Amino acid sequence: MIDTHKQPETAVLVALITQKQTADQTKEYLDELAFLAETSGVKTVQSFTQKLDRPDTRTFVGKGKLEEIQTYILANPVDTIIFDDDLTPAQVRNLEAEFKEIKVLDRSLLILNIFSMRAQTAQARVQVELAQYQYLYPRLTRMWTHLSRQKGGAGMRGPGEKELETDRRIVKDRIAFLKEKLAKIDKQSVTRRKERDRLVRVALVGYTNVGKSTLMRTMAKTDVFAENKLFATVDSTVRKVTLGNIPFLLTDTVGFIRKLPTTLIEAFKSTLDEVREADVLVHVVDVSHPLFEEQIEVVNTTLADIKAADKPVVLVFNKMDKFVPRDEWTGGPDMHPMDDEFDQDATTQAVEVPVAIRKQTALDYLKKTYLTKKADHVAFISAETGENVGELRELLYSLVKEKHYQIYPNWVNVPLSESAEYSDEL
Ligand SMILES: Nc1nc2c(ncn2[C@@H]2O[C@H](COP(=O)(O)OP(=O)(O)OP(=O)(O)O)[C@@H](O)[C@H]2O)c(=O)[nH]1
Ligand SMILES: [Mg+2]
Repeated sequence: MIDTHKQPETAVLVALITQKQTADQTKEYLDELAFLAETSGVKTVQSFTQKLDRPDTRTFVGKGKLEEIQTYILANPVDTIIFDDDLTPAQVRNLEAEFKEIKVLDRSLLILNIFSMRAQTAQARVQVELAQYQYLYPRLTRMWTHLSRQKGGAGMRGPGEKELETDRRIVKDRIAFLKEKLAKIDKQSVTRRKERDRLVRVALVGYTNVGKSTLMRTMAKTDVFAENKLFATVDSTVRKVTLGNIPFLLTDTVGFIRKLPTTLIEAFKSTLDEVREADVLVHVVDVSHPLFEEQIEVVNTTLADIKAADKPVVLVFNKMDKFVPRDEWTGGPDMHPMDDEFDQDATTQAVEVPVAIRKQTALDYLKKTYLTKKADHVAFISAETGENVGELRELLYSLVKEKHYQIYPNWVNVPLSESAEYSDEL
């Protein structure tokens, strides 16, 4: 009988609590890992954590925890076990032996899978495939069969030494082939970029799911794919936008994430060239995310990794419609300029500070903090509702205008307010 109501794939997640990674952080990371799993169509049914200073070299977690997971898996329908950190080849081998019928994945492989689902252009597809093979090459065990094949039936063992040798050779050839193909595509995109070299270039960067594509859509009045999933955008999209009468190029690009596989960064080098070659970076932040500060750090580190850290940055705090000021930004819940007077009246109750004042205090605090932390400009917007997007547009206009005049000193300016705004697909 054919089962037409196939249950969604299920997974258990495993992460460590270490000295550098507190229990709270681990919880957030697991939420992110569950979101990654969901994005690739896998439902999380249980999470396991263990306090360890570093992963167990054999099986990532210790023996006791492994038994606990095993017990759960035997009692519940579980297809996949996903580890929050990269597994070494030895750990993959041991875990596959331990969990036999269960797929063993790690965060990087999950991210690679999502990228491969999302890649649209030939270039992105080749880049992802190359990254997948490079990641799997040293881990050529059963893990790599998940890449293209459905798992086999009961009693399946890892490939024998001889098959492994053959597989290695096949993968190595494939890597060489993909590298060559990518070099050819890269050459074409360099030529394409050169052709549009004479316009100012602005790139949207930021953590995944912060609203880059939504902002692109609002700014460029164009239809760019955005949704509440991780890595909705894998290919970069370039639009020619005209503000006032100054045309410039706006690029929406792939989001960053904590622990992005290095092979992926390498493979996406040419996509990331859009960022590297930009004149101005618009770093979009989801200010409603509990870990947005850490996300800013992850993005800054990745920008430094790809050698794009030395550009003027507009830090855009997005999703202001969901902004909730934290006490640490406002000086506490009961800080109030009128407190003294209330004390004189012998009233000791905490005084509610109006939300609008708390919000403003929080924004002033964030602005001051981040302007001293190397952002050149700070803006607070909601890309979805359009709140303050006009101001951001004006800010960008003044930045772009300055650069544009360096290229075209004789350009005739038309004030922003007197001109139509439009964008072209390239
Ligand atoms: N509430 C609220 N949601 C927003 C805002 N901007 C974007 N979103 C939502 O956030 C989700 C992610 O938006 P995207 O524009 O796809 O984010 P992205 O940064 O392009 O994401 P990736 O391409 O996955 O890296 C979508 O569900 C948007 O509707 C905003 O200002 N407010
Ligand atoms: Mg996007």
